[in-house]
Amino acid sequence: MSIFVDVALPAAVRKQFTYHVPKELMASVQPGQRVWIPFRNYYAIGVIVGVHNQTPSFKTKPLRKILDEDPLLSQELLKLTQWISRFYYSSWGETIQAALPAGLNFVSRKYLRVSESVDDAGLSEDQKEIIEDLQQSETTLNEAKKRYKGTGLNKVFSKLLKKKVIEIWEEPDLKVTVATERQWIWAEGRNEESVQAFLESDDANSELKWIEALSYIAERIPIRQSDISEESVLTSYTLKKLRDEGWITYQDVEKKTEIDHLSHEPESIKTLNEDQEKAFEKISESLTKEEFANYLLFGITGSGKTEVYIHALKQVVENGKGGIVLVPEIALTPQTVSRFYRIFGDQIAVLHSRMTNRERLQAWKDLNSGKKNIAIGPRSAVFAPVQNLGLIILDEEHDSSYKQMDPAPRYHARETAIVRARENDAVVIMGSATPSMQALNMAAKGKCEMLELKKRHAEAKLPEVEVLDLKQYKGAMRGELAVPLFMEMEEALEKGEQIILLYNRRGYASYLQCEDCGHIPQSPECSVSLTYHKRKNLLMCHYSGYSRRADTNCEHCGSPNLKVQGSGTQNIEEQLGDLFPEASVIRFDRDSTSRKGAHEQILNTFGEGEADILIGTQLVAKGLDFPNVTVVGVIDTDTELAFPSFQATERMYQLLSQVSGRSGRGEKAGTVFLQSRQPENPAIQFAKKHDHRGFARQEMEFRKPLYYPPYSRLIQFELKSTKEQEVSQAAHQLTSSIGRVVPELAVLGPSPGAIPWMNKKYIWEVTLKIDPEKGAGYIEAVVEKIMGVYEAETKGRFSSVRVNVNVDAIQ
Ligand SMILES: Nc1ncnc2c1ncn2[C@@H]1O[C@H](COP(=O)(O)OP(=O)(O)OP(=O)(O)O)[C@@H](O)[C@H]1O
Ligand SMILES: [Zn+2]
Repeated sequence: MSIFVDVALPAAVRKQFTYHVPKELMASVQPGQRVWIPFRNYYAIGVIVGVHNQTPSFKTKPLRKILDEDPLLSQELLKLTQWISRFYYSSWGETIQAALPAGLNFVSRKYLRVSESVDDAGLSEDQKEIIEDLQQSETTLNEAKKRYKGTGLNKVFSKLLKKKVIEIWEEPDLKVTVATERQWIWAEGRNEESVQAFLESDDANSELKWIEALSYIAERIPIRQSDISEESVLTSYTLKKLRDEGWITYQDVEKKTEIDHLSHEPESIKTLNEDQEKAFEKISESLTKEEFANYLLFGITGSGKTEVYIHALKQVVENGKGGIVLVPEIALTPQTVSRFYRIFGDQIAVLHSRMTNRERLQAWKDLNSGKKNIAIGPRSAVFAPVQNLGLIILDEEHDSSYKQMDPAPRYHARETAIVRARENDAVVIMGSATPSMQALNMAAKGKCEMLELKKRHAEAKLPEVEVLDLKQYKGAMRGELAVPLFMEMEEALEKGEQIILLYNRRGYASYLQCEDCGHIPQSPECSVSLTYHKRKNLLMCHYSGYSRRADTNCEHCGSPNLKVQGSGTQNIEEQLGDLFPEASVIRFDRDSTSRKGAHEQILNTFGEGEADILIGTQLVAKGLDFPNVTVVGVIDTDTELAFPSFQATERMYQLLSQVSGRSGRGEKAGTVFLQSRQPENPAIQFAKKHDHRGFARQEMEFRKPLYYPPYSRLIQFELKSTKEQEVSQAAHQLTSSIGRVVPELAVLGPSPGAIPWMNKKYIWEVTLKIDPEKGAGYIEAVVEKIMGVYEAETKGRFSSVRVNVNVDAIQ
């Protein structure tokens, strides 16, 4: 009997390829293993997604090699990635690729080997040297190129390649190494006493740097390279000298991870207060039953949701199971991690984008092997290979970073978490102070159970929120700060309290606003504001495709004072320096945190009270817990409103609630100032009253008649091309294809993208509204049919146009 395997490749093709298994490999094939297969004229790496004995109708090739002894992907994760590939209309292979850490991905390397038929006799000395080099150790093409570059051997090397004396051989890259660093230790026969004796002898000239270094290192040895501070006498020069003099040497040791220096005090777990206990008991019941359950933990900012998560996780690990904690990427600060680390210590593996591939791979392996059983990370941690999964927590469930936009798979971590939990009889906790419309809708329909925390812990109260109408303070500004905010800041600084300022500038959402009445031009066809395009001086709506020349006068009050909004946090930081010369200000945004460890440093500085004012983009809004912060100011509330989507108000409302929530978390009462030119805006008014329910009610009433999510699900087709004409024609064609396949469904567009020209490509969009109750099978079938009809009708006419499908592009 023959055995066949279906293999998924990390490419955009939504199809698997079948190979037969040679006899000698039959006993070892398993789904989830990576394999090396002949593909087109070459070889490729893929993952086995199925093993069977149904002979296909075509002639199969044999698979060449199995790359993993044990499957990399469990059945459970294979199934999950398959579901994603159907629901989000991606290829299974690219979904698997997204689920694996980069180090275990589909990478191959080009190695060199010397041809077997090489004849020593005809070779020059140089040629022989290179060949000996290559025979001695395994060398990749890149390594060799680097080695010979700029040397006399470079030409010789190229010639050998050309003559095929040296052959290039591609192999899958399976090298998996742990990150190491140097640890300095005594050289053979040396120790502290011998150093003492030497230092006291006449040979030791204490003026010399390296002698000073010797006495310094003697007290610290063994010492890791990463523990040597930059100011110390241990420089690369002195270390080398000490080595040359035979005092010290080094060994390679496994690098410490970022979290190794956090403190671990499991007994410091907090006793839950009454409300928390109530919520926890519910969750605990489901955990005990080991049945799927989905909870929406709706708790105001500072109510202690994190404590509830910790207790739930504790129960899970005590029962020998594992858990995943998902947090928005920007909330994955050392502060968040350390709260979990304190209780769970080494059981935790952290996964985040600032890690190197190696670090991520290490974390992945620790989870896969069961050495660690809790994963904390952003969106992609939903794929963490946690063994025996019992709980998935989604903190800040409403956060938009849970949706992957580009590239495929364009999955949403919330939906994925729910599917994964269901498969594992695990529990989901979605936590938020400002639950999404999706989550509230789930609760309304009984698809999840809502648990509420309505009070802050102990005596802490929600802060007073004051809305400052910038139109009224025109003559009473200190820089960008209206006088009341400025005065409150002065007072707080005097009392030694701290301040957080938010200035959220979204790069591309530039917009026009009237300085006199606050009006922002709106699209006449959709309920979104118009984006200002500077290059063409146009106002555009990316939903309907509507556009017009930018106004010169306010269409509302006629004022000529229209301002293009958008300046940066850096300007404001400088301004603050002038306004509060005594205060120390630090900036927290993507620029200031790009360096590794910068995140941690900034927050530590602020947490330890070494800075008084923290100014930043939305990075400052999420998850930070500093009890000494009593003033929070939002410098320009209106930036969010201009975001070109019906979700703009929701986003703004969430951001305002989140950032307001940073104030008054400790014993001292807090205040919040929202500066706006539209103080009457309902989102601002609801935020002022901390009234999420009121806000949600209004938002739902607005969405329902328009058949927007959660009353529908939006499938967005994004068309891209370098050719402007083609892409717009293709978009119209696709719209009519959709009309033919599902004439009963509503379609938005076609229209140019929110950013109509990006990376030198023109973008158009067509959006389909489907019934939100429909599942993966329906979505896959409908989209497949639409794409089929589109392709048949266009017959390759728009070959430059690429169509991306984005399910749940907007929620
Ligand atoms: N039961 C408790 N005992 C002692 N302290 C608590 C308790 N619950 C919460 N706290 C403290 O109250 C503060 C706020 O709690 P936490 O950060 O968990 O709230 P949260 O709901 O996650 O907040 P946010 O949504 O605003 O980020 C923290 O400093 C926390 O340590
Ligand atoms: Zn106006």
